[in-house]
Amino acid sequence: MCTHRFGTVRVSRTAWTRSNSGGIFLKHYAHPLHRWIHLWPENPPGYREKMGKFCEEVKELSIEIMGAITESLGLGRDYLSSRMDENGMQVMTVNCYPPCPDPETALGLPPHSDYSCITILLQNLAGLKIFDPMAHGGAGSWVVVPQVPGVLKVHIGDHVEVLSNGLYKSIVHKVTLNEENTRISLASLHSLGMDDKMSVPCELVNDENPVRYKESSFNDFLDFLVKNDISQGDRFIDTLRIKD
Ligand SMILES: O=C(O)CCC(=O)C(=O)O
Ligand SMILES: [Fe+2]
Repeated sequence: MCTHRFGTVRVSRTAWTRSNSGGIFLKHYAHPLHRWIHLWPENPPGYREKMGKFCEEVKELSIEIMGAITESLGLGRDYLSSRMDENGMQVMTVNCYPPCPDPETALGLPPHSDYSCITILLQNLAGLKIFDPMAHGGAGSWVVVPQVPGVLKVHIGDHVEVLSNGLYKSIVHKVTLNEENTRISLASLHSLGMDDKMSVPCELVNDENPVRYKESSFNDFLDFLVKNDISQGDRFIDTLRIKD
């Protein structure tokens, strides 16, 4: 399912696509806006203007959040700013999950983590669940992300796990379906440019902390998608870990 989802990204096409679970999604590049906006849907009227404004504001927020993350790692606020701001990628996904009469039997999206540095998400209904690996004495459990109107959620993606040499962990999440109502979410994925490699900064490496991840780019992730099935639990980050 998800290979198909990202297939639309690879060919830079903008189209509604149906996933195996019956959900539909629209995925389009969003940064720099002037380069992509003419490829977005013309309908409903106002989509380009409203979504364009949302994308630009969310992009600015992503730069702030990434600055705070790199600062927390002792790398300074501007460590990635030019690579994220001017040359970074933003992929906007509009997910639409119609009601499901028997929500226990299907998922809107299977468990996965995002390849991005961070993903900023807006949802109209609860349905997102994140996996807490520390719960139940390390056995882990799924936690519902509550719906709070107007609140944006931020996911740590695989490339911040790499950037932090494992100090931050990318979050595994999935989407459940609602019995009565259509759920809509906007997921804005922020990463380095298509061929720009994320690697562990030398500042975070010493005798006790060797490099724990191989470098990779968004393009490497797309190649991974062609060869793997993320709906079956294959994770990009697992291919990047350097074994002890
Ligand atoms: O619909 C959601 O809440 C999550 C969407 C998501 O995980 C994704 O698009 O990668
Ligand atoms: Fe996701």
